Amino acid sequence: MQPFALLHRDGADHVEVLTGDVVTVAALDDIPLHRGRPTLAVIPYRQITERGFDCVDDGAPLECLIVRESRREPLDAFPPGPLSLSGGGFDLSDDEYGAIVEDVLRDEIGHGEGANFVIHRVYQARVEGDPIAAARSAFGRLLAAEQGTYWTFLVHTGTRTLVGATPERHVSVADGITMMNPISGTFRNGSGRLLDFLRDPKEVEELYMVLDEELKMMATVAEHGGQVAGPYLKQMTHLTHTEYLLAGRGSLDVRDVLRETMFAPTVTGSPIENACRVIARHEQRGRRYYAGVLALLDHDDQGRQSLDAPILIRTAEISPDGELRVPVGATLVRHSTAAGEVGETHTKAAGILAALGAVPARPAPARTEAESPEVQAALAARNTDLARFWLDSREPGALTVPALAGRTAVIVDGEDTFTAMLAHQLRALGLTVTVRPWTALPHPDVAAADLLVAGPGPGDPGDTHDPKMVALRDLIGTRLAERRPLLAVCLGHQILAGLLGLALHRRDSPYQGLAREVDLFGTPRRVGFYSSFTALAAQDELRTAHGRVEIARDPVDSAVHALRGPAFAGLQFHPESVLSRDGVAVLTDLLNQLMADVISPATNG
Ligand SMILES: C=C(O[C@@H]1C=C(C(=O)O)C=C[C@H]1O)C(=O)O
Ligand SMILES: NC(=O)CC[C@H](N)C(=O)O
Repeated sequence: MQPFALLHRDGADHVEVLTGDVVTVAALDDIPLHRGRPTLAVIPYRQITERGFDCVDDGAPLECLIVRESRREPLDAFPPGPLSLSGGGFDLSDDEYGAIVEDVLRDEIGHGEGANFVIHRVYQARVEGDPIAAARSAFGRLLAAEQGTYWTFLVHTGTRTLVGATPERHVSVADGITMMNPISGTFRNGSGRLLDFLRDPKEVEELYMVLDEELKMMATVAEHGGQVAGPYLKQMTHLTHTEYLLAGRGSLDVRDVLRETMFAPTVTGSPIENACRVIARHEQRGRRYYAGVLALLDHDDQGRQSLDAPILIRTAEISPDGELRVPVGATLVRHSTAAGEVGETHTKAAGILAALGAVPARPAPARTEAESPEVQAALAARNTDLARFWLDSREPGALTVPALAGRTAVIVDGEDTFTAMLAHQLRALGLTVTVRPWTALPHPDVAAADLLVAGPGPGDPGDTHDPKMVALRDLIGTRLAERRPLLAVCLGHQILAGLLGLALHRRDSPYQGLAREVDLFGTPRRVGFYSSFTALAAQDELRTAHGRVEIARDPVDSAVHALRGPAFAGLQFHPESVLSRDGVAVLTDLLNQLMADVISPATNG
């Protein structure tokens, strides 16, 4: 069978039928992109190794359909067809999957390895008869039955066939605007009140966490980072999700946009690099196309590149000999339970499995509740305490702090691209900012910078064998000794606190993806935490070899939320997080104090 693709994109009244030639390439950079010939790339999860991230390599190829002909067909040209499956079941039983959930909660989230992780399992069955005919039948069924999809599609590359109905845009580029679409929170239609789901802290926090992680990606691919719109409901036939939309201006090659955003936190976790290790550690098998993307690369009328890339979830892969796989996962967060996440995988698989005839179909959702004023108010309330920095647009220079203008800052990345968001904030305050990975240490830029920022990152700050902790301790220790301006955030702050003689403690209940108001040296501030460890202090003040240190600590458990000394400050929370309503105010105050006496080598000649 010749390669072809059937695409029904969000809101269209037709199906695009693409035919052409398939080439297999090794890397995203090799994806062909000729004017007048769009390319549909089928990008497997293993491409994440292009970012240097871990994965269990299953060798799934990156195939590209170079489109020779494209035509439109009406929706009714694809009626639901007959389909027969046999021998269906999950590769991991509910108990096995539940055990992995518990391991990840205890050993990873509980130990500071990250905030959220997606673990998958695979529904496997056999299709009777011709696999492509079966895929066409499934496509027609999905087209008829599934609502709220971003793409409903069938791609046949000459060997493998993928058919699915995915709710989620990974990334798109059109008219110079890059967009991402974090979707998280899952409600099984008919399983209770939508309003209760919208107010459930686990579901609320889960969406914020993926919002933060996609803002990190937008901070890398868009000139001024991403601006947040939403939240909205994503109503599908069997379930309802919540989502945000992120948009920003960018001019990168679309293949670079794809590489920098591999892959969405909604299907991996955060921080992303460590999430890939956690996934490899606990899944112990490849993901093939699950969590990868389809990517339609093209040019617009003015010759600018365009990209439309949905995430490969809610998708069946059918092999030439009729083996069918439907991978599905759930986002594990600190409030997760094994039973809850097992249930969520069944709910998510239901749309595609019902279309395949493997589970009973459900009636469409009742729209009335979704449109009620209470539901709309519950959604709007989600933004009340978020950082306006990421929600509003503003004039250039609106936030500039005179004491910072023209000064330089180097942010050392401890393997969490929250640093890219921090860089945008510090630039907005007037600093000239460079970000360096911890692996580049020691680096001459660091010593020269007016301000050094030691960034966040996964791991145990007290680990004396971890090369990253050793390098960060050395970096921070040197800066302290030089008595030059230093801001330390989260992991950086923990290491700073350790060097100042404070004890480090692993929390019984992690503070991963948690927003709260804290007293910061006499001012109440609402800020977001992503930590499992914390420093502890018995007093509000400390005399150290590096001078007098003031401590903002919790009245209940003595956790150190922040500290400041003569030329340094440490923040346990993330001022750059969308959860930190007062993040920019905190940075403005602290940096004003820290930098007030600095004479910049740049301005001083
Ligand atoms: C991981 C999947 O879906 C993602 C995870 C969601 C969640 O955990 O709530 C919701 C939508 C998707 O972004 C999947 O379908 O396999
Ligand atoms: N975000 C961070 O820097 C986290 C620091 C540390 N890994 C913790 O979990 O406490």
